[in-house]
Amino acid sequence: MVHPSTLNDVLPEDRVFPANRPSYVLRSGDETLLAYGVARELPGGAIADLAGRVRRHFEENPAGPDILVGAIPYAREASTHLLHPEKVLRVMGRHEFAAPAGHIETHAHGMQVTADPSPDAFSAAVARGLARLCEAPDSLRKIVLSRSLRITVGNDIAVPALIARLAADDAVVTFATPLPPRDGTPRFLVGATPELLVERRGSRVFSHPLAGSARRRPDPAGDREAADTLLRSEKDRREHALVVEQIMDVLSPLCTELAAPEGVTLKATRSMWHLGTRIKGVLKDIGTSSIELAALLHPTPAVCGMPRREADAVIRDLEGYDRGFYAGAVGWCDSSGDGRWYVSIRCAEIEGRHARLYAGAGIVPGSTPEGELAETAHKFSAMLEAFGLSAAQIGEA
Ligand SMILES: C=C(O[C@H]1C=CC=C(C(=O)O)[C@@H]1O)C(=O)O
Repeated sequence: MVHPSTLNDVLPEDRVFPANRPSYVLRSGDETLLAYGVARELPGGAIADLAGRVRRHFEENPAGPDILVGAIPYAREASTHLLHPEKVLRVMGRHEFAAPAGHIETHAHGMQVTADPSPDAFSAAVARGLARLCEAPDSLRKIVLSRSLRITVGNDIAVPALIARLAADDAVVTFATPLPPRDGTPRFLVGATPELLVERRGSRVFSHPLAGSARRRPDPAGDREAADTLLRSEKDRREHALVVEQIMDVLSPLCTELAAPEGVTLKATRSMWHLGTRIKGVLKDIGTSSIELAALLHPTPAVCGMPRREADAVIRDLEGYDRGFYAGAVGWCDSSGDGRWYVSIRCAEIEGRHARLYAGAGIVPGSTPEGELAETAHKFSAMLEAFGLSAAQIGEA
């Protein structure tokens, strides 16, 4: 039997991870992308003109790696954060990360956890959201509401340790990307997302939207039953169908072929089951870049709702905080227009000793405040485990 080598075994010595911390990591099933240093920051601005800024950047800066990496925030008007790295390594295939460097001090006296909003306030927001959905079912079909956990630990959080732990789940895409520093303190968005927003490879385009969730069970029979129940759930299928509808509507005028041949299937992470649909298409115009596609699709009803404008207004009213880079996108693009963008969920903003974790849930008629509260608690579990915490330990089970 061939054991998978660790990433450090296949990297040149001066590029070893995590001792020599890369600025950016994106590890998916088929490759790991590591970016080091910052040659240039792409000028900030809203997602609507990101494609133009990217095109100009590549025209004006032909030297260096042919790639920009970074993050797109949830709010379409907020500034994107993309970087042109000094060096890039693309390691093909599936590799483990070596044992995590650094530890995270989560022993009782060094640690604080605060739910923001509180579980009760989140449940009340879901109840208000449901009332809005029922008042105007024709003009509002779905909203996605989120909540956050603020965690402070005893020492500066070691991003490589988090990444190595998150990467233990092969079903997700592990990422760490720098965010604009706050008061001189570096910030990162770190997470393990199961959801592909859009990928462009030449003329081919792919998306794998997820919506509709159930938590995994420890016993195989119970786990299978949870999956089967999710697959049969009319409420979850409706919640899911709206995401697929929006993505197909956006992509179809741009494609000569567009299909979801497998229909709705199950996607499993270590902690969650999801309903997912793989969408594949062929672009009419090879000039349509991955950024243009992301800018048209974002935010999908997997993180916002339907219709987008109305759902977004309700989210801003009921959530009461700025989502920042949560529920945005993280990925890369190159000068040919190729790129891959994942939905930035199951993630945390990391700043020194502080982390802010986010989890959201889609709400449609038939959802319940208790159900959505429990679902968001389960969605926190992968990130919490990366911190060495269990949901039960912090009252989230
Ligand atoms: C918005 C999140 O998840 C989305 C992706 C998959 C399933 C979802 C759901 O069932 O609600 C959400 O739409 C999140 O994890 O914060």
